[in-house]
Amino acid sequence: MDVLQELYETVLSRKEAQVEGSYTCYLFEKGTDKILKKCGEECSEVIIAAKNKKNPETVGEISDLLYHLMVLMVNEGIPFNEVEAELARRSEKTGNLKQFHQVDRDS
Ligand SMILES: N=c1c2ncn([C@@H]3O[C@H](COP(=O)(O)OP(=O)(O)OP(=O)(O)O)[C@@H](O)[C@H]3O)c2ncn1[C@@H]1O[C@H](COP(=O)(O)O)[C@@H](O)[C@H]1O
Repeated sequence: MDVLQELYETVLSRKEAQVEGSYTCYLFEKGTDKILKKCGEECSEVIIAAKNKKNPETVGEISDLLYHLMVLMVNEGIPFNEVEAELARRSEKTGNLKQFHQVDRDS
C-alpha cells in the first residue's frame, strides 16, 4: 500500500495548495461531478482493456482508476487509513462465498 499511500498524500497536498499545471488541482476545481465522471470513465476503460485481454493496457487503466479513486477519497474527506483498516478487517475473515452464490455457480 506504500505507493498508493504516497499517491494519496500527493493528491491531498494538491487539495491543500494550488500547483500550476496540476491535473489534480484541475479536478478539484471542477468539483465532485467531474471526479465521479472520471472514476466512471476509468472504470469502464479497465473493463474494456481486460475484456480485450490487453494486460499492459489494463495495468495502465487500473493505475488511472486508482489515481482517480484517491482523488475521490480526498474530495470526500475519507482518510487513507480508513480504507486500509477496512481491508485489514476483511482480511481476517476467509470463506466469504455466500450460499446463494454457490447455488448460482453449481447450476
Ligand atoms: N497518477 C496520476 C495520474 N493518472 C492519470 N492522470 C491524468 O489523468 C488524465 C486522464 O486522462 P484522460 O485522457 O482520461 O483525461 P483528459 O482528456 O486529459 O482530461 P479530462 O478533461 O477528461 O479530465 C491525464 O491527464 C493523466 O495525466 C494522472 N495525473 C496525476 N497522477 C499523480 O498525481 C501526481 C500529481 O500530478 P499533478 O496534479 O498533475 O501535479 C503525479 O505525480 C502522479 O503521481
